Amino acid sequence: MQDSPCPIVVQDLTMAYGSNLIQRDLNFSVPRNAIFIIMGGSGCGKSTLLRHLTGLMAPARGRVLLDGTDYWQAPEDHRTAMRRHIGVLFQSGALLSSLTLAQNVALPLREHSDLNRRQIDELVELKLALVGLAGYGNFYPSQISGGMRKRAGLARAMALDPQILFFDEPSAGLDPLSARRLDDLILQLRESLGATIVVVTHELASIFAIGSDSIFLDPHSKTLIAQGPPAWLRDHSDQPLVRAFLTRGAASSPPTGEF
Ligand SMILES: Nc1ncnc2c1ncn2[C@@H]1O[C@H](COP(=O)(O)OP(=O)(O)OP(=O)(O)O)[C@@H](O)[C@H]1O
Repeated sequence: MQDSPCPIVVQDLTMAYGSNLIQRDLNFSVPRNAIFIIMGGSGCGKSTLLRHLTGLMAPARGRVLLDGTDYWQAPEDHRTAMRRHIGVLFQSGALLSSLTLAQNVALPLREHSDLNRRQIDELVELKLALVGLAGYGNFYPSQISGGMRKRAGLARAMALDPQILFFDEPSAGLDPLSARRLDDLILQLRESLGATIVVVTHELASIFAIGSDSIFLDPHSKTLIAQGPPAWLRDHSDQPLVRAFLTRGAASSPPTGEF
């Protein structure tokens, strides 16, 4: 799983819910160790794309290659193995409220590893420490702040040491300071784990703070209209909509309703 320079390659991907076309003909690669941002206005299909990249939804057309293997053409046992190399932090954080943080983080280890109880406990402690939650293992999700819940969700997403981490709107619902801390944590994890990270977000501060590469999905033409480092796109994209998005409308004003 460590060989290809781009752990995710998307080729001619068309996404649809039944006859409802969401995006078509997407082509892009996510370089190893990138923090890759998926951008675009509301409803353009960012979360839907994330579902395709994480094996939750099959393409209407085209391919998603994970470390060179066409995910949807692979046999089921191979797909299961591929999914173990992926960690996902959903928008809601998706912690189980009836379990403590430690039990939440232990879940994937119980389900997908042969580790014994003591080994799992040790790993859980390590993962919680990695996200700044050492000592909070016995707390329930309702007893901690929103930012801490996100970090606990992140510890769970990292439980199986994934090589690729996906985040859906990580800073949604966080105050600016907690959002900034989460950005710092994402940067730190990229360094310490050598992971490749894919983030759906429209928080401009986050996009510029952490994004090394990005794509922009257009809801009108229903395809990808820009790709590159976010700051470069802000300053050089030939797409007014992309420059406007990345400058909160200061660079040029797209027609009303574009977003
Ligand atoms: N399960 C589903 N069944 C049918 N249509 C869906 C489903 N999920 C999303 N859609 C539709 O697909 C389109 C894209 O949705 P998606 O959530 O991927 O967009 P998004 O860019 O992530 O939006 P936002 O920024 O508002 O979260 C929307 O029009 C949405 O209504």
